[in-house]
Amino acid sequence: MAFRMFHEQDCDVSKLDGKKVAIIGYGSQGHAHALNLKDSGVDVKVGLRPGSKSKAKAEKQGLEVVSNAEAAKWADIIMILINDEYQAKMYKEDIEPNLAPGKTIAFAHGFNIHYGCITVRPDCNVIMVAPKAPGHTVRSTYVEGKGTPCLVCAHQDATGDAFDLALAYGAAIGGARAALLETDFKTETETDLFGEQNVLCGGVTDLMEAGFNTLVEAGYDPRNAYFECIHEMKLIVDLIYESGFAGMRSSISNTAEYGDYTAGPHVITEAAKEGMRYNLKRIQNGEFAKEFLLDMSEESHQVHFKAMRRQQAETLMEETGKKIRALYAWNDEDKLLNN
Ligand SMILES: NC(=O)C1=CN([C@@H]2O[C@H](COP(=O)(O)OP(=O)(O)OC[C@H]3O[C@@H](n4cnc5c(N)ncnc54)[C@H](OP(=O)(O)O)[C@@H]3O)[C@@H](O)[C@H]2O)C=CC1
Ligand SMILES: CC(=O)[C@](C)(O)C(=O)O
Ligand SMILES: [Mg+2]
Ligand SMILES: [Mg+2]
Repeated sequence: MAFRMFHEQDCDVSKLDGKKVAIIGYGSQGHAHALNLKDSGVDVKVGLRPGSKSKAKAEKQGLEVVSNAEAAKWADIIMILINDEYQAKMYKEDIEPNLAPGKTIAFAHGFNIHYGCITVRPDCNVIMVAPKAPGHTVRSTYVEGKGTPCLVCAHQDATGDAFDLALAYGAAIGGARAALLETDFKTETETDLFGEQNVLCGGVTDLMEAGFNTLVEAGYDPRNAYFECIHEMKLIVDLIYESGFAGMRSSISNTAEYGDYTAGPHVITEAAKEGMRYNLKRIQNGEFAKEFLLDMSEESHQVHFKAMRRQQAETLMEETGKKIRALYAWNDEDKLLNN
């Protein structure tokens, strides 16, 4: 299937006129969607669970917070932006009993629909508007008058205009200022899980940490290793973001560019590529999803996840990084950690 690409001129945001939009969850994506939609003139309410630590923040930012059930009853479009591992239970308990024909259920990631954890009644729409960006950047770029690309699709079209609603929603959160690329739930789920595991989060952090540890184990100062392998990464990736690999390579030295070509393949070897193919297979056959949901279940107390998080936080690299970042008055370490 040849997926189409859309921009602002292709989207009719007036499709949301008179539509009531509930954002369930107020975390990384939730706060961005709610605030961007509100700033785009959309009628928004936030659904949160009793005792939610996000409630005060949402209300402080001028949003009305109601229960999930009230939100689902009130809204025409219900965007589910809570943790993937919690969505199926919350949907069954709070959303499903409050649906009516013609409502729209929306997602920013296809996990729960693709793996069959959630099934939506056929007389309701199911759409996706999945930013290809962290939620905080979805918000910050919108405020700057820019936007982040989103993948969009209509999985169920009960009203005949589900895809138009997805385009309108994508435009209202700023995505059409960048691009809205058509997708389907299988494609978005598998490519997003692959990208976050093998490149954006899993891959690049392991690469950076391996570089840091190699230098430290060889006796170099951890601060030097941190500047070289962690801190400068943003500066290099910023150049790639703006001008691609060739643009970045036009800015670095010939020495670095030569080493890039000759040494890089000794790091990302055939074994690394085989690892990527192994990880993709586990995503496609559901093994990753099964392992994730089991490990993240309430019964498991998330002991494995919490142990991995703790182990990753208690490293010389993280300790070195905290000291380095504290050097910069302009760096607000707590901005994300306490947001
Ligand atoms: N993080 C990202 O940048 C991206 C995320 N996505 C997708 O967006 C979705 C949301 O992820 P993300 O924004 O990272 O989530 P976060 O973990 O950042 O936030 C989760 C939010 O959900 C709330 N929440 C948790 N359980 C419930 C519940 N039962 N009822 C109501 N609210 C609840 C939490 O509130 P509290 O704990 O205070 O109650 C919190 O506000 C996921 O599908 C994810 O895959 C897609 C693209 C990028
Ligand atoms: C930020 C993003 O796109 C991710 C990595 O897919 C996610 O947070 O799930
Ligand atoms: Mg992603
Ligand atoms: Mg993701």
